[in-house]
Amino acid sequence: MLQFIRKMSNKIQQRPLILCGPSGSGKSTLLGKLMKEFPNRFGFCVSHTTRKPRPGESNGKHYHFTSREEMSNAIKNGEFIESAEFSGNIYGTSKKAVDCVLSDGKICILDIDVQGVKQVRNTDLNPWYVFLKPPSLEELEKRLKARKTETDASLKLRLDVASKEIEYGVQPGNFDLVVINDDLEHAYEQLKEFVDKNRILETDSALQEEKEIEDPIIG
Ligand SMILES: Nc1ncnc2c1ncn2[C@@H]1O[C@H](COP(=O)(O)OP(=O)(O)OP(=O)(O)O)[C@@H](O)[C@H]1O
Repeated sequence: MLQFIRKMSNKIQQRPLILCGPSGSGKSTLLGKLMKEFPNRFGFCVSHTTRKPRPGESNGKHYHFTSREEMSNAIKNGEFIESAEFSGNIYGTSKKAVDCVLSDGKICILDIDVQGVKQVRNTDLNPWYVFLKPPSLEELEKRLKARKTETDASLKLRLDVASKEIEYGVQPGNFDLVVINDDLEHAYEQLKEFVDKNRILETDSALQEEKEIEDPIIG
């Protein structure tokens, strides 16, 4: 009976987690750490984009890389919960990508920008909203330059947009949590504490116990 209850409670869909923040604020870095530590609990919702892959990015893992025509048609068909144009490219989260994580029984993690957050608010996704704030615009610029992914023009655009996004991000009521990504480990601890406090990880230990019951260690 206990096992049955545990199984049922694990099937209850938990609220997705949105990590929002300016480009370069460290979203991918923090989500990567969370997914690495809890690979069975969280599933990354893979967005679509019309931008070209950066070195090291693979299709279906970091993004679904697609064409402008294909993506525009899919958006028109209502296949996306949010989409936005940034720096000449379209980015968006498809309903299918969210369902893919949910059907796996995992907590869906979304990495989206402020425009996307505003659109998600009009859906029934009901996620937790976390905003990641860089310690300063100067530090953000340094990190983006060090990442070596931007041209002068795309760097400038990212920094221009960042100040507006931060203004929205820190406004009371817009996010459930604001994390300042100064020291990476400290920022990660704050994110984990939030996730824990809201019991997003509640079933993690139950899952582990269940696994032990189902797969008894025979000594
Ligand atoms: N606390 C930190 N201290 C120093 N460097 C950091 C910190 N957090 C992230 N970085 C570095 O800053 C750069 C930007 O981080 P990351 O790529 O995770 O940002 P992002 O928000 O996912 O950006 P984008 O939206 O453009 O994909 C990376 O090179 C990362 O290694």
